[in-house]
Amino acid sequence: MNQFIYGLPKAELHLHIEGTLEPQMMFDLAQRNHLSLPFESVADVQNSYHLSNLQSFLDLYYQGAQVLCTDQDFYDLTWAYLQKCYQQNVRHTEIFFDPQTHGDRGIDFPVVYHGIQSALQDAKTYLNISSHLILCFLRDLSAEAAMNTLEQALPYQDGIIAVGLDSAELHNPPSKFQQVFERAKSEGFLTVAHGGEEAGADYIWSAINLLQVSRIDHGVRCTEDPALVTYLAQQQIPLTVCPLSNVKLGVFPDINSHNVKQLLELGLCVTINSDDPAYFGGYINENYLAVQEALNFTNSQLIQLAKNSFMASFLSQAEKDKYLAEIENHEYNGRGGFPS
Ligand SMILES: Nc1ncnc2[nH]cnc12
Ligand SMILES: [Zn+2]
Repeated sequence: MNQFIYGLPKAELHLHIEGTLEPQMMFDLAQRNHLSLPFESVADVQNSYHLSNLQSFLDLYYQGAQVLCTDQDFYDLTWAYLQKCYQQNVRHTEIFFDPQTHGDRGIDFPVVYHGIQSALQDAKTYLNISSHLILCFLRDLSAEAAMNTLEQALPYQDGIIAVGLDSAELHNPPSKFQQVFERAKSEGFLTVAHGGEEAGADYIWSAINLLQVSRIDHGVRCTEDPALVTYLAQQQIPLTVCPLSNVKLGVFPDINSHNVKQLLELGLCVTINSDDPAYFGGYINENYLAVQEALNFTNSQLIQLAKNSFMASFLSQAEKDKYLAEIENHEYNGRGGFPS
C-alpha cells in the first residue's frame, strides 16, 4: 500500500451506500431476515459479478439491496463502510442513498433514513468522520415517483443536504426531473446529478442548465465537447470521478485509457471516488492507487486531488480550511499515517 496515498486526508463525494454491500454481509442479512438468495456461497456471489455495462451492474445492485430490511440493517451497512473510511483516512464523506429501491418493496423512508443517519452520527462521535447525506432519485422511474419521494423526505430535511439523480442514464435525461429539482431547490436542498457516464456531454450540459447542479457525478464524457470542458474548468464545477467503476462498466476499456489525469491537467476540479466499492473491486484508496500506478500522478497531483475533494464538498468554508490545513501538513511530512 502506498503510504502517501494511505495517509492523505481525503473526502469521498460519490458513494452509494447500497453499493457497499459486501457479499458476506449480503449473506448475513439474508439469514437474519429469513430471505433466500440465489447463491450458494460468498464465492458464488463474487462469481456472478459479470459486469459489462451500467445496466448489468444495476440488476445485481438492486437484487443485492433486497436483503436490507430493518433500520439495524441500514445501520450495519453504513457502519461497515465508515470503518473502511477510518482505515483509509477518509475524513469526510457525502453518501448517496436510494429510498425508492427500498420503498418499492415496503421498507419505509424513516427506516432507511434512521438506520443510515445513526451510523453517520456515531462516526462523528467515535471515528471523527464528518458526513452529509444525499437522496438520489432513480431516473428510470417517473418524475411523479421522484416528487413523491421528495415529499417523504421533507420532515428529515435537517439530515439531508442535497438531492441527486442515479440509475439508468440513457433515455432518462435531466429534463425529465426539472420540476422535481426546482421544488427541491425551493425547499432548500442542494443538487447534484450523475451525468456523462453512459450518456454524453449533452446530459452534462442539461444537468448544469436545467437542474442547477453543484457538481456532476462521473462527467468523464465531457471531453466529447471542448466547449463543455472549457466551461467546467472556468466555473470549477467539480466532477466526482470513479475510475474502477468506469473500467468495470466499460466507460473506458482499461485503467490506462482513463482520462482523469488529462482532466486534472486541463484544470478541472476532479475528485477520486469509489461509487459502489463492493461491486467494483475497491474503496477510495484502491481507486487512487489504480490511477497512480497506471497514470503516474506526481505527489503534488495527488495532493491536488485530495484538496479538490474537500473544496468540492458541501462542508462550510471553515471546515474546508481545517481539512486543507491537514493536507498541507501531510504534504510537509511527506509520509502517511493513521488518523489520530
Ligand atoms: N455508477 C452508477 N451510475 C448510476 N446509478 C448508480 N447507482 C449506483 N451506482 C450507480
Ligand atoms: Zn454513482
